[in-house]
Amino acid sequence: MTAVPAGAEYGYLGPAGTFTEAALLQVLPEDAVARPMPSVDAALAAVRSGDLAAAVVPIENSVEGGVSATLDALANGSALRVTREMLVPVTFVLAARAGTALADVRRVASHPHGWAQCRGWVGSHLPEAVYVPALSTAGAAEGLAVDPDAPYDAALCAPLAAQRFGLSVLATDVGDNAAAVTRFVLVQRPGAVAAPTGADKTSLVVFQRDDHPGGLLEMLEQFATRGINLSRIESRPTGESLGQYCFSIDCEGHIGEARVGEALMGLHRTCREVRWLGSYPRADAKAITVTVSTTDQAFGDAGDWLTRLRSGEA
Ligand SMILES: O=C(O)C(=O)C[C@]1(C(=O)O)C=C[C@@H](O)C=C1
Repeated sequence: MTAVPAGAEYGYLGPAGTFTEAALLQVLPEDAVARPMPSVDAALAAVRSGDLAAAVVPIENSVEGGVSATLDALANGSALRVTREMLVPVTFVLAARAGTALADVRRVASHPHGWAQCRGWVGSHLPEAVYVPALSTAGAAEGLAVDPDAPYDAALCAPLAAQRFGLSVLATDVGDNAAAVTRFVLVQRPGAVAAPTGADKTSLVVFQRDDHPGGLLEMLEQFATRGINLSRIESRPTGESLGQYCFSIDCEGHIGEARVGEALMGLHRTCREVRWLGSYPRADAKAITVTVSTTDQAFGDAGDWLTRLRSGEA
């Protein structure tokens, strides 16, 4: 594990028992301390201010898609860098205080992404139940344990959270998709850039100059002509006015590789703003296939050829 100053604090979307804590435990350096944070915004603000050395936040779920709070916090404010990604399979239980029966459950709390992944099960087993939003799945479980006036009777959370808060499990595997996975990122302040591993991902946010026909296609061409595969692209409102969007993108490759560097330069030339969020090893460590014409060697050779022509060589 990475060496960090003893006691360095790594924040995560808390409380203890969230899926985010499970993601953090995959990368927490030996000497570091985990600190639960009340929200994604609070965790990233504390990294920006220097109060935390790093934070782990959810970014994407295989069923519900992007986590808007994370995408927006990374796209705005002072620069942050994603330095790792982690995948966590998500399985949910319906947990309640001891003595509560399934038939007693009228209101169910969870994180919006948790609710979205269990909506089908709740619809068929508790058709009358009303959803109560919580800041995290474990936060919903904790509420039942510590607050006698919690405005709900049951929580959709990880089995570990139910155990940690002494709740009884009314039903297991209540997620609608048994293969659901959430992707998390480790976020730090900008610093030294780790070298490419051959199995990397790059994240960025692109703000286009203006709205015109083919604008999105022009942006995508910067990747396509350099043989770069995108693994996620979504538009997010910039908040400036209705219809103003930026694009949150993950692509294969590392900023230290020629084809990715060239694509970033192309975007920089043609777009209003390009925010590079980082290049980091893929969680699945799957090596990237690069076409012969877009290897570093191919870009290097082409550059040498141009230099020879410019120098007047025959
Ligand atoms: O509430 C949690 O336990 C979290 O870690 C957050 C979160 C998310 O934001 O997607 C993480 C994984 C699950 O998909 C549901 C909720």
